[in-house]
Amino acid sequence: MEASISFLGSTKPNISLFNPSSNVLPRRDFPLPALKLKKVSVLPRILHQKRLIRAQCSDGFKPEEDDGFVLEDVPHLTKFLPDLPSYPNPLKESQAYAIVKRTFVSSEDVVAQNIVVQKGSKRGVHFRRAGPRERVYFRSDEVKACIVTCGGLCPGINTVIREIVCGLNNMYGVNNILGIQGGYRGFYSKNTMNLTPKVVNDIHKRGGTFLQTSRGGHDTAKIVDNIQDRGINQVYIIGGGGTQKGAEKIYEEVERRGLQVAVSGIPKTIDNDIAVIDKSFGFDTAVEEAQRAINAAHVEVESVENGVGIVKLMGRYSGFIAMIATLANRDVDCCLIPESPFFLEGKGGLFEFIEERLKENRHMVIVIAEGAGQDYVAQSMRASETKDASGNRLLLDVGLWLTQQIKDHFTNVRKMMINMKYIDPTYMIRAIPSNASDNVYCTLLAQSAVHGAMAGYSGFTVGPVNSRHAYIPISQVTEVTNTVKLTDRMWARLLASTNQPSFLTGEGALQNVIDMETQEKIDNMKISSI
Ligand SMILES: Nc1ncnc2c1ncn2[C@@H]1O[C@H](COP(=O)(O)OP(=O)(O)OP(=O)(O)O)[C@@H](O)[C@H]1O
Ligand SMILES: O=P(O)(O)OC[C@H]1O[C@](O)(CO)[C@@H](O)[C@@H]1O
Ligand SMILES: [Mg+2]
Repeated sequence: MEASISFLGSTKPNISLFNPSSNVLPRRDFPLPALKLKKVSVLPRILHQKRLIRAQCSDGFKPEEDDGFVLEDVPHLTKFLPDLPSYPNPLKESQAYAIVKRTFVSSEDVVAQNIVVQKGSKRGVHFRRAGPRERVYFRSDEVKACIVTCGGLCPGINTVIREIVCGLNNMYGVNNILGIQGGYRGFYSKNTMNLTPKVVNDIHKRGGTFLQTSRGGHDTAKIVDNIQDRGINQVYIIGGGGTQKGAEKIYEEVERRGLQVAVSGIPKTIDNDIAVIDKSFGFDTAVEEAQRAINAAHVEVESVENGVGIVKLMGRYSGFIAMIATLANRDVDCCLIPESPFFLEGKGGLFEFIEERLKENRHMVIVIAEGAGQDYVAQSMRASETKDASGNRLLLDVGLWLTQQIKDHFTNVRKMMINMKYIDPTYMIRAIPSNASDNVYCTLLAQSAVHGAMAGYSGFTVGPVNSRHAYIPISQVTEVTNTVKLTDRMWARLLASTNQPSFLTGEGALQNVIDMETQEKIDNMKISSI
């Protein structure tokens, strides 16, 4: 008997009927039942934006109680190529996997998005667990894979490239792997290179990307033409939020053309701004490297009278690096991030806090994420907004701006002598090779992506959800950006650790943040909202 599942969420849901009592999880299209929206009076916007689709088995079976289980499924090539042949997974013969008790991941293994639950709560959203499947949908000698890297740098990209190549070759005997050079535009305007385990053997010891990268230049039709012309049937796309949006479009076009091409996204971003996954690779390395800059700032300001150190770290819209680097360090007096607006003058402002700390300790360190205070900087510089080739807003240097503001205030207004030290290690932090734990993480991501593509999944992003690697529909990670939530405990931990002002003193400021984040949470939440 097939259980019913509720499906609430992404713009393009992939529905699977989940049969808990059989070994097979049928992948088949079925007519979608009329959209049924539950009335939730307190959440009118959800009703507007989200769709609840209830799939029920044809034999009329109704579970006694709807336990609210939702599978956010990823597409499978058989969705539009129903006659695609499958083969036994070559890992069956692999020496490496010979002693693994359960070599293959069952189609019933899923990973829960929410692991903190209350008694009686709905089971909520789940994703397919990543890993090798019993049957594959490509013969090893038929595979022609390609790898592309897009967007900004991040520690660990080379490790992911290396492990995709080695994973395909060592585990599945694939020999035909192309490196697309220079990001998306490389599909149609650059040369490719053949990637073998020998070619990529040492690249993980270097920062950057062996394949080079770029922003802009995503032309879906040209890219898919090129994929088709070259006979590529597995595409591994390493990149951030923008790149994943591009990957989603490539998958849609591949599906439209009915091509047997598995499209796999591997999330990469130094900003940790990709939704759903626990953390992006290279983030730990970046936080570790940031310590060197913060420590240097601390040494400098400790050694002079009234020293004020400013360290600028990356983080366009999400202040994770600044927040976690601050929490890790203890010498930081104040952390400023894009999510938490701050102000300089008056009661509860930054100038007042700096003066207090200087009286107390004779020095202080401020960590600022590059995306913080952008509106102030733009106002004072009368700068107009400019964008990069991908359409991302180009940031103004908030570190320089803040240094000048503090200097002016204390010298001219407070008539105090102060020693400003500004350190901008932004590119140094993301250009280094990944550390040991990120290398392991990159290896897992690469191997999971390879297993998923070989198993015939497509249009998926791979990543850890509550520490278990999962296949996530790309739309799930592109719909929202992961940002620091001021109403979550981590930000409170930071405030408790630095004792800095929260800058939420204005009338209704706290309530505004709570309202904004609650609404965002409501907009983003899936099954838990019904
Ligand atoms: N909405 C979109 N649709 C299709 N392609 C996109 C979209 N947004 C961005 N891209 C493409 O994805 C690539 C990378 O995008 P972007 O420069 O925004 O970096 P990113 O992937 O977000 O990485 P990072 O986090 O390092 O900035 C570019 O080639 C860009 O053209
Ligand atoms: O690599 P570019 O184009 O200088 O862009 C820098 C941006 O890229 C990121 O590293 C990732 O988006 C941001 O933190 C930063 O603002
Ligand atoms: Mg981005």
